[in-house]
Amino acid sequence: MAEKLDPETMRDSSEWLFSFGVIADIQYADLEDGYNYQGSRRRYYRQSLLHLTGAIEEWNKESSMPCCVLQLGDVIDGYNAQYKTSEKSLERVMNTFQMLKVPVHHTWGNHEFYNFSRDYLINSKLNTKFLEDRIAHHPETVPSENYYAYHFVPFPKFRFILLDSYDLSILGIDQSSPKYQQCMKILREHNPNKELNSPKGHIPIYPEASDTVCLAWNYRDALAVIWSHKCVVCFIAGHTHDGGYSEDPFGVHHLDLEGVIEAAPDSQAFGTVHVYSDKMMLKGRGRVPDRIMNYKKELLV
Ligand SMILES: Nc1ccn([C@@H]2O[C@H](COP(=O)(O)O)[C@@H](O)[C@H]2O)c(=O)n1
Ligand SMILES: O=P(O)(O)OC[C@H](O)CO
Repeated sequence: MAEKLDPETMRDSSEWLFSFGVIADIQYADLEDGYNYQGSRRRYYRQSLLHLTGAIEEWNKESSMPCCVLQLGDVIDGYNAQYKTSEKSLERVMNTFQMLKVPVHHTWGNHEFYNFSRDYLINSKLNTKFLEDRIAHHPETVPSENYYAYHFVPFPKFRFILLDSYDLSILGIDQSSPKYQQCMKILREHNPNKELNSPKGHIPIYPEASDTVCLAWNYRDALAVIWSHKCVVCFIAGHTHDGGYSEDPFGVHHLDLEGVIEAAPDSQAFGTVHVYSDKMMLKGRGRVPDRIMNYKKELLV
């Protein structure tokens, strides 16, 4: 969106309710800058922690403090596993998040699984399930033991659902399990490469908003569930680094946030989503553009 949006003026025309922060693909490592596999995109491994610090400082001083921040996955880079610095790097990032004055909800991306086992993650500070709603659960909606997901209500009538993008994947799954075999079968059937060493595709689920290589394997199932519930207004993801956006035919907004790891030192990559009675407005910083995401008509009362 070319025009810069001002949350203060937006408040005059519709009722402002609350806001929340979003940030994706920090991919911190104590390393010199590098590139993606194609050599086409620069990655700022050390700078990413400074970008996170900058984002936190801005959220902390916003006139209306965000109710929480959503960290959309890939908090440290896979290179840490190679250099045996996974725990140290995670600690640095978590110490930085300590400066944030509001709760942060962590999702898990592919780089979490390059660095840690699922068991490790469950027992780490990246497990923020303790922030879930303390409401009585319907037995049929309680996730299975190995599924990291929960939901919470930061403001009346707005429920956020944090999903486990690696439910269907060979990442983070015990190689002796039937599920691993099932996922290997899917890979063999759909991946033309002989070597199955670079599994891709996690959080985004809508093809128009993302490079197809970045989509969750079960994106069709996810869309079917979302489309069968009229109340879903927005699906927020990371992973693509380049960002993406599309409104699907059911009026659901698919927002893939630009990654911190590819934000140059003189830029930034985070945002604050201002939630109104009739829309959500993303106020982006640096690489993240502003966006207005209107609710579908049937949700307006
Ligand atoms: N030029 C590169 C880029 C990455 N790697 C390693 O692969 C991991 C995953 O790469 P993504 O592009 O999917 O982020 C990355 O963390 C590095 O370990 C590499 O060797 N050379
Ligand atoms: O999350 P990464 O670093 O594995 O990369 C995802 C996409 O390939 C970036 O374009």
